[in-house]
Amino acid sequence: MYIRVTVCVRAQGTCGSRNLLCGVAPQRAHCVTAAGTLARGRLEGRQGTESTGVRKRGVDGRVQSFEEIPHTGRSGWVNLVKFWREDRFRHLHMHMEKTFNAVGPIYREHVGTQSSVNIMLPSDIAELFRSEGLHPRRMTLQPWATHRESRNHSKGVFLKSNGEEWRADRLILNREVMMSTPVKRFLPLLDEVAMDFCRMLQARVEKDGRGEEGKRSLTMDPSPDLFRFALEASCHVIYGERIGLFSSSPSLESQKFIWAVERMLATTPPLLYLPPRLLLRIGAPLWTEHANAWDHIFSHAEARIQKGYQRLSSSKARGAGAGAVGCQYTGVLDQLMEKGQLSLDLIKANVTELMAGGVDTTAVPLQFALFELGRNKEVQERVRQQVRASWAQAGGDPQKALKGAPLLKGTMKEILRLYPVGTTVQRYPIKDIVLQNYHIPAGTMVQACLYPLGRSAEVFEDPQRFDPGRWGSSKEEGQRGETAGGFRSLAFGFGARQCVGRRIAENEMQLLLMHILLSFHLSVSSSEDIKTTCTLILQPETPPRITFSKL
Ligand code: HEM
Repeated sequence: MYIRVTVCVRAQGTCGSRNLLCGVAPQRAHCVTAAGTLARGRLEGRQGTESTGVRKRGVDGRVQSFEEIPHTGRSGWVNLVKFWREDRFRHLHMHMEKTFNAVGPIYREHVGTQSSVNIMLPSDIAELFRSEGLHPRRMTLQPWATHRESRNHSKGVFLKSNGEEWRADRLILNREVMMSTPVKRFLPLLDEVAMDFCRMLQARVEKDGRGEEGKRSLTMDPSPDLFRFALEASCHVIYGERIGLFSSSPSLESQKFIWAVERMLATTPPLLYLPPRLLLRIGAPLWTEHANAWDHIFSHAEARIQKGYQRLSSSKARGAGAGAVGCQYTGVLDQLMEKGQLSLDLIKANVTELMAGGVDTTAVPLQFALFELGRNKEVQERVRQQVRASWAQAGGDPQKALKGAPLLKGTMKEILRLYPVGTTVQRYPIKDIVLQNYHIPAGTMVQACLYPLGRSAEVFEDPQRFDPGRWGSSKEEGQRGETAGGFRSLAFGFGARQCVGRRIAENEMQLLLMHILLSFHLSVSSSEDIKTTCTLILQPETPPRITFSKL
């Protein structure tokens, strides 16, 4: 997952032309009753929505104007104050869900300097992605890049390039992290880390757990260990390096890196809504903390790149490739450096992004997964049975094992449906489009809101049920029809700009779950829903405690 604040390409679209009819099909809006948090009267621009929840076409069947889209208040500044006063940043996902419930499947929101159109139905999201263009700037946090540099704060690399250049670079990167060949090569590295994690956990349960020897149970908050797992796995795949985080005294440097990513994520949301001038005044301490966190992330990557450089030089001197010592795969960084298709600055920027984007994003869904499997014992048993059979057949080959246990993939898809790490995917359409019969000018920021989408009864049957089988994950369990419609599983985004760490994340999370299910029975003391909070990524307000019982 990554934060992206991009500058849009404004293409001259012909207003509401080609797509006039796409998206005008009447959609059932969500209950438009007084039950929503937003009182009816407080929302403006709602012509076209009846109390029955069925959206009418505009007067005379015309496409309605942008201004007619329901919105949550005209003044961005008033909204910003409300957001702060009501602590809405931390509950943005629920605020979105409530707003959709109150006004139907599209609304506008203006908060501080940010303005967006929010949508949640797969048909609208499909239309949005059909009109996405390539973003002209590639690095994150653009609004602060200049500010950052002007304060001489940055050790980072902020690169600008046009859409085509960005696309070409991204395709080179994809070849090292998204295609099946590199995945096959880095999977054993992830598997090694997942197995070590389970050994560490087994030793801990044996030492600190209760019950008779060999059958002990331990109840704990696994979140710190999951963060270490994610960092250890990322370092192994990206730098080809084990950093020893499962030892009893992990290095201070690694702890600092985890801290830096956590602070970078936590300080981003409030900064997103402030203009640079205000940032300098009221946001200065926040900004300093944010910039320091980034600096630490950049330094971490810089140190690894130096090492990679030395490795490459010495293997060149020996006449060998750096990315593979003998047949051994030594990580994404070495591959990129050895192939030399990207400039060193681009390699730096990319590995920094991969490292920053690769820790919390996998550690947090794993917390939710352990919790959901713990409170859904039957599901847990079904997944375990499939995993056991597949593992027995795979003869130690992790790729085969995952292939034979599609419920693992279904489990993670289900987790990301209910708890999407990034609650929105944003696009700036490069031509005018029509969504829900409203005209959306090119260049508007449109957000696909994943949390309300994943929990919508219009989109998913019995959406509150945790059901990995709904994704058609096995011949026996699948085929329930929910795989038919697209644009429902969007946790990794979509298209050219989708999550570049997707294959690393999917495999890393599934492998860890696989080894945990082979070794432990999971349970939780309370099956009450977890309260969630949004600090750029969606996470539990309090990490759930899980009981690990040795099998
Ligand atoms: C469950 C885990 C993860 C989720 C749900 C997730 C989700 C996302 C999403 C939604 C995006 C934006 C995609 C779009 O706009 O279409 C994204 C981008 C990105 N993610 Fe992930 N991510 C995850 C794990 C990772 C990992 C493990 C890494 C690195 C190893 C990573 C690195 C990135 C980077 C670098 C981008 C920016 C890509 C670009 O704009 O070119 N993510 N991710």
